[in-house]
Amino acid sequence: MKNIRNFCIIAHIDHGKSTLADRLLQQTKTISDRELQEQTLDDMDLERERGITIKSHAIQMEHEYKGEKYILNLIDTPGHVDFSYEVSRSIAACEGALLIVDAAQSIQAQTISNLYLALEHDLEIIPVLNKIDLPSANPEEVTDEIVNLLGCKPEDVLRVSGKTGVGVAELLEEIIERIPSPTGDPEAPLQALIFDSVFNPFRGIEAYFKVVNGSIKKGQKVKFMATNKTYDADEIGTLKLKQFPKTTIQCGDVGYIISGIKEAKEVKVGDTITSTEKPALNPIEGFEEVKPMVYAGIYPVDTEEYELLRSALEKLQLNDASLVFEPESSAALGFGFRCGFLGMLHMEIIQERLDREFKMTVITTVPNVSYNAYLNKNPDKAVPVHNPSELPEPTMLDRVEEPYIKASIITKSDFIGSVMTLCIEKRGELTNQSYLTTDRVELFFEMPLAEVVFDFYDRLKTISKGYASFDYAPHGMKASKLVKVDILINGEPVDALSALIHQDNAYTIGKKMCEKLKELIPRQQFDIPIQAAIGAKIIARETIKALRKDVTAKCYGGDISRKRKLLEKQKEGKKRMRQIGRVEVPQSAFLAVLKIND
Ligand SMILES: Nc1nc2c(ncn2[C@@H]2O[C@H](COP(=O)(O)OP(=O)(O)OP(=O)(O)O)[C@@H](O)[C@H]2O)c(=O)[nH]1
Repeated sequence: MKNIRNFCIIAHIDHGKSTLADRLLQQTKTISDRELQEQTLDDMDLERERGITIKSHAIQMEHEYKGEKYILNLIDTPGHVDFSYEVSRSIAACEGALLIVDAAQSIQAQTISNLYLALEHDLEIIPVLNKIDLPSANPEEVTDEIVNLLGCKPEDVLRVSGKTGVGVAELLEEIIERIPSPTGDPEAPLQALIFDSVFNPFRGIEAYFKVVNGSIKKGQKVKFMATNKTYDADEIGTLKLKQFPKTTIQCGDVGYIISGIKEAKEVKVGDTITSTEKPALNPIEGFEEVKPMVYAGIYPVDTEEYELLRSALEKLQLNDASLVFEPESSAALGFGFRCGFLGMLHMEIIQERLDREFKMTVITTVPNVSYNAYLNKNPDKAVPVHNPSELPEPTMLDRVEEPYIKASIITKSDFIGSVMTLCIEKRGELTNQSYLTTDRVELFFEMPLAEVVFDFYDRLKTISKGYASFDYAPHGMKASKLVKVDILINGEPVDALSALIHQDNAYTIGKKMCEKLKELIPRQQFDIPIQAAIGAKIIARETIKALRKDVTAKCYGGDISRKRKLLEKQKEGKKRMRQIGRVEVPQSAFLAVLKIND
């Protein structure tokens, strides 16, 4: 056990975690140069295409140092704020963390928040200055900033380049020198913490764990403590680029288990595996339950695929413990699920993964945050509202509370003015500001979450020319003057388009919604009125003019197979369309509210 090191790599997005991980794999000869590609560990196509890490990835390396062999378990983590839950789980399996800072960009918002996550778990932090090969790198100044943040010595900050490989060999030595080996009692009853899992269509569920106490052996009977179910450990092993089956995984090490579990529900990330023969008395303290920040409905395009969608979501949940969902039904869309996400990028990724990994085409409805409604008859009891259409009638309402966040924005002092203007427009209040250096400042705001989830981040990047980073944490609920704006298409209210909007903005947003929908809904054979309403009062209206086009008209008197082909083609084109009354509404229209400022 004394020769095991478990560590993760944490950083702000794009500071070079995955690239540095590649270099470590190469240096330790865990993978051959032939196997190496950019972002080797990011094995999802989606990750490679977007160049971002979505999932944490665990991999085992071996390294010889001063004549001894060491096992290094590395976990690469995502940098985007929407996936910080992945980071917090990975941290629980580690004793140390490499805190990567881009030498040109310096400390950014998620550098700080991920550092705090690591410190909360008492991890040994190794600060690493990356990208020192860049001409724009500013190693001296950034080292000073790191020293200020961590209270370490300047010589503790390592300098590397994930691109050229400079400093990587020294980094490996420092990992062994500075990160403590895992603690735990090899003789105690088995306790292994599950920190991730994945569904494999051929082999069932694979769970990834860290052995905290005792050891696990192939073939042994094990119990998952949360569900109290027992299984045979059919296969256990360690994770290299592929899985390496083993007969024992010792205390402190990280590995996987395959035990023929088919039901996604039976494995919970954060659960403890123990042995049935000599069971542990208590599970290891798991992870905090995630609290979704944004909710949206997900509906199958084809109503008959409801059950398939459920099973796809269950399998995704295995691999993404931050996804939550429950069944809901909508008058407009039929049966589907109300899903909770950590942010808009997370929502987008889930929709893409459903499409790619499960071939499910789905309609996503307007995202919203979760509100607390208080009724007149019982003004002390909060009724959670995850869906605007569930908001009780205004006459029955005492008040509505919405979630607030504490936001931290790091930017150059030149942009303070425009950042402030944006935040105030978004109903934010400046609570504090502090200078990191003479021209970099950290601003703290309290803001309604609802204002942040939509286009805030994009606008922040635009106004600061990319020189602003943003991080947030929940900050309780506050009463707000919110009204429900409904949308009627062709006279029919479409519940999936309702939104809760601050009273002062309701008219403008209602109007913009109608205009945007007019743009997004294709013209059809008849006039379609689009209206926005608060209660019974119509506040805006647009009309989509009729179009007289019959796709089969061209083959008048023509051959039937051609006509069929055209109709087939038209059907294809209907993907991600939903029939609302007589009107066909495309997916983009359900997200119109997000685009009203485009
Ligand atoms: N010049 C230079 N570029 C680098 C270096 N390390 C990484 N990069 C580049 O920086 C970009 C981001 O690198 P990634 O490794 O994908 O960053 P990441 O931190 O893993 O990103 P997320 O996982 O999405 O947070 C890529 O374009 C890399 O090629 C380096 O040492 N020098």
